[in-house]
Amino acid sequence: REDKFSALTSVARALAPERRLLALLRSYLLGEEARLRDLTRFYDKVLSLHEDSATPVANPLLAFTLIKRLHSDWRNVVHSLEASENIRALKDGYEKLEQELPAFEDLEGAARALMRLQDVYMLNVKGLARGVFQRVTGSAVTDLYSPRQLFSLTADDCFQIGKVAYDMGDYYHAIPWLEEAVSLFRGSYGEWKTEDEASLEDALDHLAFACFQAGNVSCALSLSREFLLYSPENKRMVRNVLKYERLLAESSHQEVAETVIQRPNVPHLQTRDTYEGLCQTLGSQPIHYQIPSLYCSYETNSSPYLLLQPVRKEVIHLEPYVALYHDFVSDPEAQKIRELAEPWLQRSVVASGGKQLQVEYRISKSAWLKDTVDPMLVTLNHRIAALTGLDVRPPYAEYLQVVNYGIGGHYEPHFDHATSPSSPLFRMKSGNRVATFMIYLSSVEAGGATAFIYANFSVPVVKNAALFWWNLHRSGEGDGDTLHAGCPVLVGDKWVANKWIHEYGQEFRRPCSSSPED
Ligand SMILES: O=C(O)CCC(=O)C(=O)O
Ligand SMILES: [Fe+2]
Repeated sequence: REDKFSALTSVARALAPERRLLALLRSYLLGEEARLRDLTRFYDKVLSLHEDSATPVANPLLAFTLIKRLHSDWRNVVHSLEASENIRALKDGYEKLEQELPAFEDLEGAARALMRLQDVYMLNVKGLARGVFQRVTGSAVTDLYSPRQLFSLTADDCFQIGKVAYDMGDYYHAIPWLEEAVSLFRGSYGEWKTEDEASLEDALDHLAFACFQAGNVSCALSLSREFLLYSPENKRMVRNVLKYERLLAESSHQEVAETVIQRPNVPHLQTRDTYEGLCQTLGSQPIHYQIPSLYCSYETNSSPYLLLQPVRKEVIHLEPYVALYHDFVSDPEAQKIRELAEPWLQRSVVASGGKQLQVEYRISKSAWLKDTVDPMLVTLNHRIAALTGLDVRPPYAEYLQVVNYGIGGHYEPHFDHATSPSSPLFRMKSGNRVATFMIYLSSVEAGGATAFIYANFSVPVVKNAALFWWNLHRSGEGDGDTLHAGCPVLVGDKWVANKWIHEYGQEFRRPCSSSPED
């Protein structure tokens, strides 16, 4: 079973089963409306007979129909199978669709994505629940994205997000979402909705325990007491209240240290703060006129191919060398590449100790496109070769890797080159990945920049542009300054294509050097 949250195309495909469910519910509603109309007609008819004449049984016709109604009409009405036939059709239709529907991992993945966005972009949970994407720092409020239409979350939506965190023991994220759930459930108390899984009691129960886990006993106590207002006979909660009261009484003599719950640290992400800062500022490139060596030019690279159609090159950084080629592909080309890849997309993996693993720090789906798939890919290779001066024929470069990011999809700081000799990258027997040529095949509404952590700059997604950088020094040594990341996509459908160029084949194109700095 393939997951749904790790690529936006997969999310979009989930619209189809929902449309079928809508059609099913529509015909169920029509059936039930007709059934209720018919029942109402019968009710009204019998009622009028009772209200009409003084002695309704004097007329033999009326007498007969009374007997008949009580003998069989009522039985037919009461034992009608129509309601169960209607619901059966709805349930059968649902069951046929069931294996296409998202699984719990999808819900979990989508909820984790929201928490990731909340963290990286410092989004305010209250705001998110109301449908706005605001960063709140102190008293400053910045809109990171303004949706054309506000879409807000329900109490149950917030509860489910909080519960995903809660079940993982992540109270840092659980608390604000459960608080939002409690506050929304309080506001609509008594209005039960069929689709909801949780109630105010559930939210209070979870939030109380999360508060207790976070060291806030008085908060846990007041929420538990509120819970008991609704379910006074819940023994577990009665015991909890006693426990919390005792704990508070014991600690009231001593200084109660207010514990501030820390955001769970992702162990592999030591550079987290720099990374997130770069994602938020969407690029902090040095201003060009201050550094004259950063320039824009029309690149022809003395290639006859490019003389006819030069590409606008923007040198973004020198060490490591990073350049952006604007309009490297056209809109139809970008679309074509996305379409070619779409049917082959699979959850992206990373190399780890000689193995390929699916990890939380790379959320996307990707596909490898062989050059034989479409002649356009060969044209693209020629263009890459002309611009970079490198040999991109197999085995000197890998096939094109097309990537589609998912909900809050990202690729946390990493190197493109292998840092261990056991890396699967060396199976091609053409050395390490000397350079990366990455094409942005889409734009995004917000987020999704490419951040270079140590070099301290980030490049926003520029549709149709291509980003080029060297991963290795001329000595063949990996350039530690190329550590980079794909920031979480806040809003939008981000696609990129990677062409990884290897060391071998480039000996005369990029001469080596013994100086480790080159
Ligand atoms: O999506 C991005 O901006 C970066 C992607 C990347 O670094 C990769 O695919 O290796
Ligand atoms: Fe990369």
